[in-house]
Amino acid sequence: MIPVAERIIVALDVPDAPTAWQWVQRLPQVRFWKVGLELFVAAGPGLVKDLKAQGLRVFLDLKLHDIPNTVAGACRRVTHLGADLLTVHAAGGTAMLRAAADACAREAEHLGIPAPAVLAVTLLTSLDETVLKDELLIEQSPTDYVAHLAGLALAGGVPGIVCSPHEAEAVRARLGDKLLIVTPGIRPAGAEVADQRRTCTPLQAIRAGADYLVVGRPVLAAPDPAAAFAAIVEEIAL
Ligand SMILES: O=C(O)c1cc(=O)[nH]c(=O)n1[C@@H]1O[C@H](COP(=O)(O)O)[C@@H](O)[C@H]1O
Repeated sequence: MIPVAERIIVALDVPDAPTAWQWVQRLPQVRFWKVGLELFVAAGPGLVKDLKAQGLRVFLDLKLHDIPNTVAGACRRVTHLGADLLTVHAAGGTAMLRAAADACAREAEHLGIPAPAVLAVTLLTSLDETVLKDELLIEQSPTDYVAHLAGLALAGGVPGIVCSPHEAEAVRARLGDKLLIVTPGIRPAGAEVADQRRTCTPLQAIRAGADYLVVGRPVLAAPDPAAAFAAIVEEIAL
C-alpha cells in the first residue's frame, strides 16, 4: 500500500529553481513532486538530482514523443537523474514505448540504480470528446480511446499510464492491476477547472482506481496551500 500523502504528486509548475525550492521548503508534507516542462527547461536536470538528494520522490514529466532511437537516448540520460517516474506519449506507438522501457531498464542495470517507471500519457486531460472527434478525427469515446492506448502501454512493456480519472475505472476493468494509473485533472469540489476538461475530485479518482493523483494549481494557487494539500489527504484517507 502506498502511504496516503505519497499518493498525491504536486506539480511544481513554476518558472525557476529558486521558486521550486521555496515550495519544497514551504510544504515539507509533500513527499512527491512533479517537475514538468517549464521547470525542467528553466532549472535543468540538476534540479531532479537535487530533489532526490533531499529524499523526495520525483516525477519527471517530459512527455517524450519521437522516434524510438531518440526517445531511448533521452530515457538513458533521464535514468542517470534518479527520477521515480517519467512520461512518454502512448501515441508514439509500441516500438517507442518498448524502446523507452528497455533503455531505462538497461541503463539502470548498468548504473546499479533503480530505473524510472515509464508512464504512457494517453489522452491529455485538457482534451474532450469534441476535440477528439473534430480535431483529431478519432471517432472513439475518450474512454475507449484511453483503454486502447492503455493496451498499447501494456504491449510496449511500460509499467503505467497517465489518464483522467474518468477512464481509470474502465482501464482497471479491462486490464486489472497490470498498470500503474496516475491521474491529473484533479479538482477538489469548488476548485477552478481552468484549461482542464476531464476532471474529478480526489476521492472520485481514488475510487476509480488511481494509484497516484497529480495536483498543481488546486494546491499551489490556493489561498492556503498547506491546508489545500491537507484537505486532499483527508479526503482520500476516508
Ligand atoms: O502528464 C501529466 O502529468 C499530465 C497529463 C495530462 O493529461 N494532464 C495534465 O494536466 N498533466 C499535468 O498535470 C498537471 C496538472 O496541473 P493542474 O491542472 O494545475 O492541477 C500539470 O502539470 C500537467 O502538465
